Amino acid sequence: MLAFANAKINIGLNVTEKLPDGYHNIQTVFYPIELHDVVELTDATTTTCVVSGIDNLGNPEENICYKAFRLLQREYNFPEQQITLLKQIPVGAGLGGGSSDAAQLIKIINKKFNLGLTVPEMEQYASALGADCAFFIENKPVYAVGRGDQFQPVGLDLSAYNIVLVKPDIHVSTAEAYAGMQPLPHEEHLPALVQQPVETWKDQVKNDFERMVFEKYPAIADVKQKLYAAGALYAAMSGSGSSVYGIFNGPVALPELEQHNKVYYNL
Ligand SMILES: C[C@@](CO)(OP(=O)(O)O)[C@H](O)COP(=O)(O)OP(=O)(O)OC[C@H]1O[C@@H](n2ccc(N)nc2=O)[C@H](O)[C@@H]1O
Ligand SMILES: Nc1ncnc2c1ncn2[C@@H]1O[C@H](COP(=O)(O)OP(=O)(O)O)[C@@H](O)[C@H]1O
Repeated sequence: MLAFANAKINIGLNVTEKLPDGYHNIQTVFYPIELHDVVELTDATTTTCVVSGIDNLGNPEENICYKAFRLLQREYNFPEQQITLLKQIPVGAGLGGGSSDAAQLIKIINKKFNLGLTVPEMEQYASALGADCAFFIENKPVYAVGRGDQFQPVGLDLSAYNIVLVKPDIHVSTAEAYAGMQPLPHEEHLPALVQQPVETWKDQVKNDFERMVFEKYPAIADVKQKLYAAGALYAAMSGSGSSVYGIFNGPVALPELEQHNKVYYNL
């Protein structure tokens, strides 16, 4: 059984509070984009996680898919399987690729072994694996609060636009990014702001990680500035970085950015 696991971008991201366990409350809009990994589950005598594509993911048993498999197997006792993962979503990029893989795997396991899990039940298992993993179970644009695992639907459709994603050759660790943040309370403005036309977002819809990450990696700030120079209606870093997206009204070519970064068009 096989599934496509898509990436997400964050539209606005406020880090509002540090919690006693070290996690943070946030406010963000998660928006799915058309950049995919492929996750497959096949019958096997021992459970392994075979990764191709981006192949420096380290120990297969540390893969979030392997962890998702064991988490559910402990509860539902289904047979061993091979997990095959074609990795195309950049890692350490703020695109939630690992979380998306794990969410798809939970959904495949639910189907293949007829576990009858409901969406909230699958979201609960997903949350145990990663804060933004639960979003990928339903995978619809949402306003997320709490640790990024409590959702309200948000009517946002960017399909008429050209979303361009730029991934610099820089890996930003999510844990390190949060560790360097100074949380600040914010009003709950984001759901209303994203209902306004995209061209009004520029000075309103902000990612709190940008200041710190841009200071450490000026090359990432430079990508954002170049996206605006190329005519983006809105540009921002996704999550804790390092990728930056631009929302354009029509076709665009970015040969200069392609020299030092991976650039994905029409997502
Ligand atoms: C920043 C965001 C924004 O969408 O995305 P990415 O940039 O990773 O894609 C998310 O909050 C990332 O969520 P996720 O990547 O699932 O985080 P986890 O694996 O659960 O946690 C990694 C580490 O980040 C920190 N963390 C994560 C989420 C959160 N709300 N508060 C935190 O402080 C914790 O230190 C944790 O040890
Ligand atoms: N299936 C997977 N896909 C991507 N990364 C994974 C996966 N499983 C485990 N990881 C680990 O998760 C880390 C990426 O997490 P993170 O920095 O949160 O990424 P992102 O910011 O892109 O969401 C990497 O260090 C990687 O080794």
